[in-house]
Amino acid sequence: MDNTRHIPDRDDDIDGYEKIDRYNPDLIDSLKGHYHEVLKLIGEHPGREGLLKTPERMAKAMLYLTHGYDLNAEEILKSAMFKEDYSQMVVVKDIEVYSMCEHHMLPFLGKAHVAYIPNGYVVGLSKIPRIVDVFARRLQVQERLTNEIRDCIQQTLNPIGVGVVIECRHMCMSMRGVQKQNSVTTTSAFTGAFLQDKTRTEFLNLISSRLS
Ligand SMILES: Nc1nc2c(ncn2[C@@H]2O[C@H](COP(=O)(O)OP(=O)(O)OP(=O)(O)O)[C@@H](O)[C@H]2O)c(=O)[nH]1
Ligand SMILES: [Zn+2]
Repeated sequence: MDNTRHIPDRDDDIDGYEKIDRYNPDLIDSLKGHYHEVLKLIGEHPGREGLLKTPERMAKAMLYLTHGYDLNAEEILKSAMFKEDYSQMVVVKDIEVYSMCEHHMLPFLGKAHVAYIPNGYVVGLSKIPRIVDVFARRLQVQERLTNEIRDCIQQTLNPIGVGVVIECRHMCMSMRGVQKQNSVTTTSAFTGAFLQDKTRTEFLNLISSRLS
């Protein structure tokens, strides 16, 4: 079976990704074979007891960690859009992010804060963290992750504006490489009303405040 996955240019939408059957046993077997070789190549003994199931575990873990390729964020948002006469900012903050950098395939993790101002429709609140996961559970860079969340909400919900702030620690900067343990990367992306200082400041104040 052909397990190659076409990764499209960054501005292609999800339909540009070649669909794979993530739960196909042949795919897991094929990945298992590759991870078995990887274990040998890094100087391990894949035959020792503790590693016997490791190639299979790695295969399943990697397929899970990239399952965002299977999901369509637009469909998720559209499945729970409700007509509502509410025109103030809606903020969902402190959404856990678990992603993997596309350069080293090491995790980056932290929090996303997402806001929008409705324009006749609100979206089911749980759908916001769900679309964060759709884009995070792929190979990413933090900047693109931020923009993809913003663009999806803007294009699907057509709100007055969208704001996205993401704060993450990158394991490729702490476990290896430059080895800085405490650096946090912040990215942001805005549309519409959030391009104005007043709205953006309100959003930034709301995400920095804590519930007592
Ligand atoms: N802009 C951006 N860079 C990232 C992200 N995740 C990892 N990187 C960076 O990608 C870069 C890849 O740089 P290279 O010089 O090709 O790779 P490298 O030799 O492994 O670099 P070092 O990490 O500096 O050792 C590094 O600077 C990483 O810190 C991300 O989400 N956004
Ligand atoms: Zn990296």
